[in-house]
Amino acid sequence: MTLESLANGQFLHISRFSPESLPCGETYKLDDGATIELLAPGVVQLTPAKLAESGLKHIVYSCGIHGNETAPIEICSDLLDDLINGRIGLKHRLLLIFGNLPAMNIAKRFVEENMNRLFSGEHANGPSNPERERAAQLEAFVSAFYAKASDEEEKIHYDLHTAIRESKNEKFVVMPFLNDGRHHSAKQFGFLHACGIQTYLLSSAPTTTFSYYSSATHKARGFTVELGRVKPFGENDMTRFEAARESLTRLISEDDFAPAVDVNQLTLYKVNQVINRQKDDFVLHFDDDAPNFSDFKAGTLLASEPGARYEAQQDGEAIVFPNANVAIGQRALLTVIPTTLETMDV
Ligand SMILES: O=C(O)CCC(=O)N[C@@H](CCC(=O)O)C(=O)O
Ligand SMILES: [Zn+2]
Repeated sequence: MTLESLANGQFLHISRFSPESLPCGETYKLDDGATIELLAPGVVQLTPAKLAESGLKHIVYSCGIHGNETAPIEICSDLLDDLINGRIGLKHRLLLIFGNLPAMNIAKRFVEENMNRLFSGEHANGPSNPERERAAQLEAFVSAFYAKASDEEEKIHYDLHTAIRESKNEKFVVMPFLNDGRHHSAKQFGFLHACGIQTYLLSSAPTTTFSYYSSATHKARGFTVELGRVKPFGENDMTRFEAARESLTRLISEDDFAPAVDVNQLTLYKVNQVINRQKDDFVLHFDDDAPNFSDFKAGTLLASEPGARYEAQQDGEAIVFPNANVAIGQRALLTVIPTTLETMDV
């Protein structure tokens, strides 16, 4: 298989529809001398020929961890085309992941199980299925990728998603809980703001998401990046993703793309409640079409199930990712409240 035959969306197409025909393990050279290695269906690793003078970054872009979140998949596939066709050069190491290929093929969030609840080893805590196997495989690729970074070099992971429902803040970031002495990074706020993102949600506890895995296990700057709304392939208004596309491109192709932002100008929330569905009869008590970040008065009943009532605890407490149909034991709703940051790392 030639490099050209992987361009113009073909790497993703072959990965989705005839993964067995991919020459996994094969390495190709790009025009600027960079190499691209096919690690597995939907996973490529790119290594620059000439390393950035300001310091090599080790960057993971993942998309399609949920199969129906297509805009990030289209952005990443176009980015790969730009690299293969020589429209952009590469200055940093890049691991590019198209996550749940079978779920993309049925236009669903997942086939058997939500892959974004299976990281940090959670994939091993239950009977095997394709999503558990893929989560384990992706962890192994990320581990091997970051193993080549020295202590001073930046490790970054943007796990790109789109949200199921409308949102009062169209683009937002879930920032994993930091329990290792690190603070949130001013440089990362600058980059994410350049992606067009105004709203940031600071997690209050560990999770089993992909971005938390990279952050907690590898001390990467890892984030779940919500860029817009779920739509079928081909139906995204790509003009709404232009800032993200441009920033993701510049980060890998410039020596040190480091836009700044005044964090006081951003909208910051912290997670106040993580409400997990415990029973079959779990009910949300607001409109089905209430957008993310709709806020409520203290005492408002937000959700209930036999034996439990979940209320807003503060005026202005807002809902994010409500979904009554998640598997028992999984997160059905987050509530968030406004916050500020006292301390930041560079
Ligand atoms: O819109 C929704 O309900 C879900 C969108 C989505 O997939 N969000 C991620 C967030 C992960 C995190 O909390 O870091 C997810 O639920 O997996
Ligand atoms: Zn998602």
